[in-house]
Amino acid sequence: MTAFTYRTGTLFVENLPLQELAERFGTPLYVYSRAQLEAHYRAFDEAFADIPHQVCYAVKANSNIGVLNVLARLGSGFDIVSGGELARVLAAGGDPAKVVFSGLGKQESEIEDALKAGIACFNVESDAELDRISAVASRLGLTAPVSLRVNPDVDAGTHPYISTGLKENKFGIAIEDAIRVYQRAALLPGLKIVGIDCHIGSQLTTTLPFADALDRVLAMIDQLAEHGITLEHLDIGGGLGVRYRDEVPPTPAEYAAALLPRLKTRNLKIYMEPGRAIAANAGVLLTRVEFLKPSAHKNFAVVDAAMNDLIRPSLYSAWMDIVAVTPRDAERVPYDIVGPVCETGDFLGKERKLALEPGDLLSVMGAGAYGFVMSSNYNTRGRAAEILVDGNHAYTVRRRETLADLLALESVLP
Ligand SMILES: Cc1ncc(COP(=O)(O)O)c(C=O)c1O
Ligand SMILES: N[C@@H](CCCC[NH3+])C(=O)O
Repeated sequence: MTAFTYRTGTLFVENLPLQELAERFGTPLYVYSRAQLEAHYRAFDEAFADIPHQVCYAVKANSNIGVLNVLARLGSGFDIVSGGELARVLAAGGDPAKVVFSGLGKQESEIEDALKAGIACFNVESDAELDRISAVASRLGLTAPVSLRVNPDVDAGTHPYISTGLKENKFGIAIEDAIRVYQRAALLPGLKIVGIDCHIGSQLTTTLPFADALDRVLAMIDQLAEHGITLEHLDIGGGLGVRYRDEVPPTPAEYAAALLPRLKTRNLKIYMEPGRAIAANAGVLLTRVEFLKPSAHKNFAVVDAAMNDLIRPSLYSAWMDIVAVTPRDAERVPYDIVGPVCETGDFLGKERKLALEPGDLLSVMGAGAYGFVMSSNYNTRGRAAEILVDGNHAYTVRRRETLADLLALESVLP
């Protein structure tokens, strides 16, 4: 199922033509589909239905409160990495008892807020963090539920910037140190060991690295049991990839099928932290062609979205599909689709065959994850608006930033 389909020669989201949404809300514009978000969430939830589990959507992928609220209503939990993300989850009506807190630099105030909110678990990444959580919990007279994030040293086979489960990556506790750190955790005040966690990278397109990592973590669980440490849950992280171009990533059902035989015999609740697989293909970025700039070497289409709106192509050389919302019946020629920002690296796509005229509307597909959340105000550009479509209706879930918004936080010397 996809909520983005061509009908009568123009691209729709659910029952609404994107052309009309661009006219109504302006561009650049992030457009999300409620139905698509829900379908992706349910695919994970149903795939693991045979065992006790909790899907904890990774908020970093798309933290819009409207998006979080759609997922919270379905019973989703949340994987957060900051106090800011916790505040968003709570504002969206998320259940703190279904929140896991990841990330390797948790601050004291963030730990305090999460403890007071009553989150399900802290995924701990170092000895020093364990000490900090223990100190904060003891000071507050509370008990912090903790898991250790172990680094299984598995190659996720993904882009080096988004691989996290190798020895040389900054994430997690080396698997050979894990027993020692668990033993320390068991002796520290204010902590309750509840689980184990691992996340090896993002945009994985095969199940093999997941299965490899899981085998290593399960072996670790057995060793821990021999040392008298028993766990209630296993957090398998996120990372399942999506199709941007021609990738054929496993579906949530195929992902579950690869892991379930290993998990069924275990008395463990399974947590998972998918982000991209839920949000990416539930959203697009709409942008309008400002100018066409032909030259002897290249054709440029200068559009009103830029690297500050969507940085994935510039940052990771990520290929994202760019389609005409209402394709013209004319010869297609290759264009570099570039933004107005003063950087050579400011492009959304290169050598895309399109038939374009100024004023045409383009849709960057798969932009629902790591899109708006990574946007910035570079070149003093206001951030785009975000809208959420629900059947026949579209709602602004974040208004466009105005010049007044951009200037409001700054001041001059007295
Ligand atoms: C700890 C953790 N959990 C979950 C995710 C979500 O990953 P993805 O969006 O690839 O599912 C990430 C990001 O890679 C992460 O670092
Ligand atoms: N931001 C990255 C993914 C990073 C995953 C976060 N741990 C992307 O756009 O692909």
